[in-house]
Amino acid sequence: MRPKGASAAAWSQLGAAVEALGQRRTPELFAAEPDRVERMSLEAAGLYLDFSKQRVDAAGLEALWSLAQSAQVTDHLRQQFAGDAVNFTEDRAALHMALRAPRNAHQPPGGPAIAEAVHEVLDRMEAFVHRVRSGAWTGATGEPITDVVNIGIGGSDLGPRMVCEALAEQVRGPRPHFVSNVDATELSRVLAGLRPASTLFVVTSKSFGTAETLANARSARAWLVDALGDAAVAKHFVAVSTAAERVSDFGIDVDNMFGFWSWVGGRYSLWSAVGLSIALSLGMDGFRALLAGAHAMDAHVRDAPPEGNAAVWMALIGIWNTNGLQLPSQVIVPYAQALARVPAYLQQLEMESNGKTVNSDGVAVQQQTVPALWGDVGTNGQHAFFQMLHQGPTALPVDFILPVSLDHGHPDQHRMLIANCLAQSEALMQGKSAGQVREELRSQGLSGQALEDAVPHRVFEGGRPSTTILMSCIDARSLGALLALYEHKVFVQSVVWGINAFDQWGVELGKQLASVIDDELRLAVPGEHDPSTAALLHRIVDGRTAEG
Ligand SMILES: O=P(O)(O)OC[C@H]1O[C@](O)(CO)[C@@H](O)[C@@H]1O
Repeated sequence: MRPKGASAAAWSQLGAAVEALGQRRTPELFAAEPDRVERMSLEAAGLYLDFSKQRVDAAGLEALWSLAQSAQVTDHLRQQFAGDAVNFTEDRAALHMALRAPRNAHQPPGGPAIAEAVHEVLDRMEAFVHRVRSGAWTGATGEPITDVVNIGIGGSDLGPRMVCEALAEQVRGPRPHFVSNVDATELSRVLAGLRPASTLFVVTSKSFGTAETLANARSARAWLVDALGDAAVAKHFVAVSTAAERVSDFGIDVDNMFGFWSWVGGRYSLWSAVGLSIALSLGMDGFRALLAGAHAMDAHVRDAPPEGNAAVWMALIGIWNTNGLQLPSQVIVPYAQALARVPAYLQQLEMESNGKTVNSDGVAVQQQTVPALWGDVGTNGQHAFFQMLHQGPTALPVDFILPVSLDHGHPDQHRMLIANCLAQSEALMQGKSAGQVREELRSQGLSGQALEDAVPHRVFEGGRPSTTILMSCIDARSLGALLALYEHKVFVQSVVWGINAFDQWGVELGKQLASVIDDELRLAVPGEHDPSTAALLHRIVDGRTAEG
């Protein structure tokens, strides 16, 4: 069953609810609804989610539940867990949940054969991880491996990179490094700190055909071969891929390849062998804890009714903001330095998944789909873009992600971090009226025209929406639950919009054109292009960046 999206009637109900809400701000909603926090917050897989600061009232929530019901969200979730081809343009299942289901799961997503294949690879990973971490696997000269370099891009990079950074304090094994950009500056910087004899490269690519990854892998191999000779490749290169033949063509023995499957989307793949660099650095127990956290969220999303389902809430609140209030972007602010890469990770997850305008019938969707998603850590963001969040022309919804305890030995600083996070969401919601500003200025001794001139600049409109997600701490389990929550949110939204969250045709055209231009640059012969591109190309080929 392809998602048909929510019905026209349900969208109209949403529109009517927005109209009825009018200019009412969230503080007024709190005043009218004494049980708002209880009704608009929930716990799931060790996380606490508070949606009560969103600018939506009871009628709005009713409209959202109708939207979910008319889009048959529950049925689509069931189908996804069953392994139906929810990726309908590529006729594939999207079964990342199978990657984190325990060995003897009662209802393994996609069925028992998939569960068996998944655990076979996990067992192979475990054996390899143990050999590397124990020193039984050595480099070509007999040295143990001290550094692991994951070479991959997009989903073959962002997830493992983000998790390794988030859990850096727990790394007890080889140090993890990541190279993704075709700009070789990144590779050069990483290699500058490493010794070939103790470095293991993990070339991670679902297709093993991604130009950037192959270019970096070739350069890394040249660096290694230069120091240790051709024969060393076998001990210093392993692959993670679904494309055994290409791996072998590259010169990596398929015995040193860890496989996964077409039903694992790139941006949903960190739970597969794509997480090998995580497992090597944290140990297999750490990796399995990540899987367990994600599985706990899967179980919640699978079993909870829509009104108590964290992913359905996240998805519908996002739809309220995007389609109801028509807010153009979604801001992600983790109050945790360790989670600095979460916004970038979610950019791929949300925007590559739902950045679509064509529905399952191949017809343009009537609604806006995914909003632009961006963000940075608190408190840094407060000194950069929060001015706009508080007083800019458009309210932008924020997801605040806050670990309640952090183990860095500076409790006072962590208390300040928490205080800032709560203060920001409170300030965005409450705002500050002209009357309050006047009173404040008067108490500071200002009066007359000077006071009146100052007032408008200091007013905060308020009513600006946010969700707060509390994690008890940053450990593998909580992180797994958090990431799985966003994955399910994305799927539920795609069902309501009636689009496919699991293909990414939009990345292809640029890849094709880059390959043509790359050939022209190599031959220094610009071809036919639009006037702008042609002029740029000629300047570059002629070495004329700017004259004078
Ligand atoms: O793992 P691969 O096949 O190298 O692909 C890397 C990335 O490229 C994309 O196909 C497009 O950006 C992503 O979906 C994917 O995560």
